[in-house]
Amino acid sequence: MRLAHATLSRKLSSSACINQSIKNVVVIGGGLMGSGIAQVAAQSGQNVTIVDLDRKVVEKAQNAINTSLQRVAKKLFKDDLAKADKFLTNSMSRLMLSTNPEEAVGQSDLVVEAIVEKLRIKQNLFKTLDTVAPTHTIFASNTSSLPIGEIAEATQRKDRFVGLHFFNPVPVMKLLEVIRIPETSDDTYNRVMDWGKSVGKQTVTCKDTPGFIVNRLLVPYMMESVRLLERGDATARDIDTAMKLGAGYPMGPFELLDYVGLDTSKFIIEGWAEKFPENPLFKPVPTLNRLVEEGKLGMKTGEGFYKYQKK
Ligand SMILES: C[C@H](O)CC(=O)SCCNC(=O)CCNC(=O)[C@H](O)C(C)(C)COP(=O)(O)OP(=O)(O)OC[C@H]1O[C@@H](n2cnc3c(N)ncnc32)[C@H](O)[C@@H]1OP(=O)(O)O
Ligand SMILES: NC(=O)c1ccc[n+]([C@@H]2O[C@H](COP(=O)([O-])OP(=O)(O)OC[C@H]3O[C@@H](n4cnc5c(N)ncnc54)[C@H](O)[C@@H]3O)[C@@H](O)[C@H]2O)c1
Repeated sequence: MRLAHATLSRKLSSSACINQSIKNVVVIGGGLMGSGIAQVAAQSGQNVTIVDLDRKVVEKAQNAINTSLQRVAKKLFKDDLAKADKFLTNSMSRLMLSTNPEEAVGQSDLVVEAIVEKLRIKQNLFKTLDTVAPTHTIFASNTSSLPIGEIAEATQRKDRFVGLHFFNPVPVMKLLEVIRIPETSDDTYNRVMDWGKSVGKQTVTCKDTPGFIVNRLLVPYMMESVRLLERGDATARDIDTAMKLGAGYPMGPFELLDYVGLDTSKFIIEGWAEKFPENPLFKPVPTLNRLVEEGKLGMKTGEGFYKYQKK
């Protein structure tokens, strides 16, 4: 029944929507990044479905989006409470929740994946979605570090595949890296560039190179900070203070690692260490591995390099 519906909508969509703008967005993964991406699309007037493995996670994402939208509304309409309320209600009304990715993508123009940073898991997801999503649907991964080309291998739509790399916190960070693989069509590229602007981001383009632009510079910097700590050269607190006051960064490297998530950071460096064992910048970092083993994943679990009050 579900597959029949998906096949019908695929046929209808492929004939009608080749050049239409992106109106229906599905975000897979309702964690830190997925909830932020869903939020900026919903507040920009698009219909958004947010998908995660269980109901509790998508409900948590919905609450996080509501809280964040209140901050945005307050800023946008500080002298007009009625307008702020309307912005919040309208944005939330465009947001749908799902635990069934195959069903959710049936009417999608764009699917943005923001699930765990593991190649096989991302490939399995896209392989399944490729068989049920409409032909015109563009697939995008928000991966921090994995090759977009290798994720796209799982599909028959490499011409409609891109990397869309957002930054945390998505509602605040203004950048969107758009990564095109050699097969990405001009039409797909132009549409996602327009879409990025429509959700309020400044876009930059990058080849499918490890870490794209920002993470190729930022991740080795964060890992080098942990190595500095491991050598006993300075405390985490002093390294953070030094980089904030001496280099003007809004957060120190340990605050940022906790903010990004130590699990995600570990997956990034582990993947690069395996792929590029000769590069000293990508060497595994024992302290990171130990904290992740202890379940200390940073702000999201209440402890990483620092302790946080649980929300
Ligand atoms: C690894 C990955 O692949 C790539 C990455 O994402 S790497 C990480 C990139 N991100 C960064 O480097 C973040 C660095 N940190 C920062 O820029 C800042 O510390 C921060 C924006 C997170 C918080 O800023 P800070 O001034 O300390 O806190 P705060 O006053 O609460 O927030 C600043 C503004 O952002 C808004 N804000 C913060 N978080 C928000 C959220 N989740 N939703 C909506 N608004 C938010 C606040 O309302 C506030 O707005 P105002 O200035 O108009 O009052
Ligand atoms: N944390 C960051 O600062 C940051 C920034 C940019 C990009 N990214 C990338 O975004 C992606 C997500 O990172 P995050 O920080 O939001 O992680 P997160 O752990 O906060 O959320 C990941 C979510 O994906 C869900 N999930 C896992 N497998 C799934 C599946 N098969 N189907 C549906 N949902 C599934 C999990 O339940 C979880 O809620 C990763 O690829 C990461 O590298 C992270």
